[in-house]
Amino acid sequence: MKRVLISDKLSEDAVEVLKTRGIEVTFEPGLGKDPEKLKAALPGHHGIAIRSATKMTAEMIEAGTDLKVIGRAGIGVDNVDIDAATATGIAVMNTPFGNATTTAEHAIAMMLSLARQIPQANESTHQGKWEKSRFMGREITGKTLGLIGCGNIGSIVADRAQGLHMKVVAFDPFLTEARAIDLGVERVELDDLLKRADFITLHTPLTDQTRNILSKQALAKTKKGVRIINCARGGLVDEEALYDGLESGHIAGAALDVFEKEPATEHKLFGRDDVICTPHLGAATTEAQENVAIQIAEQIADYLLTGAVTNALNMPSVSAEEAPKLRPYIDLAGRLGGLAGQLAPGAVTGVEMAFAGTAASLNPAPMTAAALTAVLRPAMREAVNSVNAGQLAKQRGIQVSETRTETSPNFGSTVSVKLTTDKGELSVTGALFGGEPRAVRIGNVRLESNFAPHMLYVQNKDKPGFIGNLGKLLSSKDINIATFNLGRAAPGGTAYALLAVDQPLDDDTLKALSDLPQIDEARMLSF
Ligand SMILES: NC(=O)C1=CN([C@@H]2O[C@H](COP(=O)(O)OP(=O)(O)OC[C@H]3O[C@@H](n4cnc5c(N)ncnc54)[C@H](O)[C@@H]3O)[C@@H](O)[C@H]2O)C=CC1
Ligand SMILES: O=C(O)C(=O)COP(=O)(O)O
Repeated sequence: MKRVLISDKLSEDAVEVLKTRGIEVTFEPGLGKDPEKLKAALPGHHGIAIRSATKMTAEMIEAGTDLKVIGRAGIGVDNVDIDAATATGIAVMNTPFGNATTTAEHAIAMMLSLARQIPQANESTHQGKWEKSRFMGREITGKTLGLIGCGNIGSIVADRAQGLHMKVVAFDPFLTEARAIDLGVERVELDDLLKRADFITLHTPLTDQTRNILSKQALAKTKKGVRIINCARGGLVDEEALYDGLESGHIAGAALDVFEKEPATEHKLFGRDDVICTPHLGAATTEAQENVAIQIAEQIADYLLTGAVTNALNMPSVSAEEAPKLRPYIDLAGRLGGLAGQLAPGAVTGVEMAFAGTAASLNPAPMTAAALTAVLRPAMREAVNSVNAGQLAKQRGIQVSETRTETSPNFGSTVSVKLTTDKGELSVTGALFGGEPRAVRIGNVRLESNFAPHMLYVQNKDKPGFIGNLGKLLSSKDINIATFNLGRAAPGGTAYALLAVDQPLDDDTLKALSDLPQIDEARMLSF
């Protein structure tokens, strides 16, 4: 039975979804805040569902000895060491849309609160003061909003801001002119935005490129009286420089939902009249929390139970509809990769995948990943799997390519794996027979072989006496043959035999086989 740990405060809808799918759930919402307890709880769990409190560091990932998937019920994954997860073969998923509207609404609410000092006025009024003249605000109609980051959330903010009759300018290196026109925003460079914006709102992930994007120098270029809203990530704004800008009066106010260090219980900016703070509440609405909890639970369950992959940051997507169709082909590609990898004449420098017929109509990425995993396995053992195979191949300078042909001349569909090595090439082809994987070609030799845990591979000369001699030797060693498959390039030419045997042959038996007159090579393969 699969087990999933929920270590942050997720809606209980997630528990419901997982249990309905037959998954055992450990629901410990406070665990993410206690790394030692979390580390101890991880083993035995195949999935973990988190928000931002749980930090899936490399150390935590190593502790998750049974982990297959990390599911982030939300957007930002800066609390997950994706490289470490990938290297360990763990899929990392998020829910890129579930809380986007809610977070955009929070940014708009923060902007209006900032413009009209609503939190401060609320507090004063509750205290029985009637400070009508203290809270003079600013109108936002006609003002310029500068968006740094115009993805899912930024574009919703742009839409809402235009509804409030603001002019929106956006800086986002990945925003195309066509998309900007579609959104009704003006695409600008960062310096231009800094110069023109009355309000600046941040909506980028925290990366090496975006860290301190509002640095001391950037803040110095802003318009006097600018107001800054950060509902994305602490670390995007230099907090010291922001403090200085507020102190000098150059910056009129800031609304912060996120902080460089969270939870932020003490801060230089706290207690200031010109700063509004919320404790990372961007995604905190009932609607968004239900969305992200249900979505991540379904994604985790799909992945663990069917192999379907949705919204993964480190592996290709496979839809739930496609997963059952792909599964036998992934298996076939893996077997062929294993066959090719074990027969490779030298160090692999290239892997060419060819899909024909039905296989060509499917998503090739998971099949290629399965083949690569098997090709690399003899060298890397369990360190390689379909999550990290592509990355490991790249690191080793192995060129990977895919070709697709709609029709398959001899079978309904075939998958081929061709290896280029420093000592020559080798290609193997396979097909599904009644849903079962079969090798149908090794090099230019046609055969029809199943795959079994212990397979004897023999390269021989197509001469009479070979089968008799082979059978005699194996029976003398009490080795039972389960299946026997033969193929040859031409009468009298090179031939291959693939035999499923009930136990592996020892080195002496393999040597005795290799010494038989018709046999060029004999070795064990495993699948
Ligand atoms: N406060 C909260 O509770 C929440 C915060 N967030 C944060 O909001 C961020 C944005 O979320 P989405 O809009 O959904 O992500 P997204 O990926 O749809 O959009 C991010 C945008 O930033 C742009 N970008 C990347 N590097 C940039 C750079 N150097 N300069 C300018 N733009 C750059 C990208 O091109 C992209 O369009 C998340 O990464 C997360 O950190 C998300 C949800 C809730
Ligand atoms: O989705 C995101 O990126 C968020 O920042 C939301 O964080 P949270 O789930 O509220 O801890």
